[in-house]
Amino acid sequence: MSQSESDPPAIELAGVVKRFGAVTAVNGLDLTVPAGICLGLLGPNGAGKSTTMRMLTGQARPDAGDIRVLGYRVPAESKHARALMGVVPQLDNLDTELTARENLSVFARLYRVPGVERRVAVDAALALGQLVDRADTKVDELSGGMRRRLLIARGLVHRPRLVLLDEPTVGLDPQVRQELWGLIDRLRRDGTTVLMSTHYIEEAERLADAVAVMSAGRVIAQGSPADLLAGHAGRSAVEYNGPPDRLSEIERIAAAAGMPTRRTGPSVSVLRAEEMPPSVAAALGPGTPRPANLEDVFVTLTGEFVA
Ligand SMILES: Nc1ncnc2c1ncn2[C@@H]1O[C@H](COP(=O)(O)OP(=O)(O)OP(=O)(O)O)[C@@H](O)[C@H]1O
Repeated sequence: MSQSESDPPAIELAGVVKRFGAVTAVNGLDLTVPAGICLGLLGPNGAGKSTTMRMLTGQARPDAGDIRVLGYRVPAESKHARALMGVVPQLDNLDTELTARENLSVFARLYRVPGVERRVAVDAALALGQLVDRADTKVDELSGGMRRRLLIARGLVHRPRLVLLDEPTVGLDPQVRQELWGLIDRLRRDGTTVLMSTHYIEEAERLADAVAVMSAGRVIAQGSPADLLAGHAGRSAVEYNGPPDRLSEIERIAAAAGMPTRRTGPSVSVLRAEEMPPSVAAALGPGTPRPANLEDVFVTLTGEFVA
């Protein structure tokens, strides 16, 4: 279903708090997801992404704050919201005894797709998941990648306006990840609103129109990947390799010149290299220039490296 920028936001969270005993998993979260975009919720393990997803579906109740999903108050009206949203869990909970088609049919019925439309809806979901020729194969005979595509297709069988994807490609090999990226991209181009949690920076960079960086239970930066780069990392970086003493020296020279750096494995990257004065470049010596990336933003903001 196509949506426009004038539509009300698909998701609004204001001042949301969720505690588990002494742990505050979500700590005053403000987040708005406009209709029709793919928003990547990017954060390290434990940042509160899954807890946020669970509150949006009504599976977890906030201790404070307001949540609206597709205009409905959650959890009070989560039944209405759930009917219009698709949820793709991180863990595969497909029925392994049933075929791909049967799994989709069960969900189509659960989501009250009218009987006459069910066959068409299931066929469309099979096509979206590129599973048409596996429709009558039992789930336990499908490959890992096919199962993940089926899991996503199942969340889409009732043509939801909003899809929540919790770490959609975690633990998958690169080829399967590419296939799923294609699928998510098609959804986005169809105008479905997508909220996708991920700790893979590349995933957010490839798919998200906007990224919200989450750390310690709140959003610490939000914008398009280009805005986040401009605001937090600049356009380019220069990477310097060498033994630990050399790297420390690079950091010292950069710090004295007021230039941000970050460790990138066995190297140091000096950020905002486009602003580097020639005298500093000369003092630093030869390095390898590269474009700035979201990982630079992420590490600058959270101090944590994400694979
Ligand atoms: N049911 C629970 N009981 C107790 N603590 C919990 C529960 N669920 C989450 N937490 C804690 O809340 C914090 C946030 O967890 P959450 O799973 O939301 O983070 P995340 O960003 O999704 O991380 P991950 O990528 O590891 O799932 C963590 O410290 C976690 O241990």
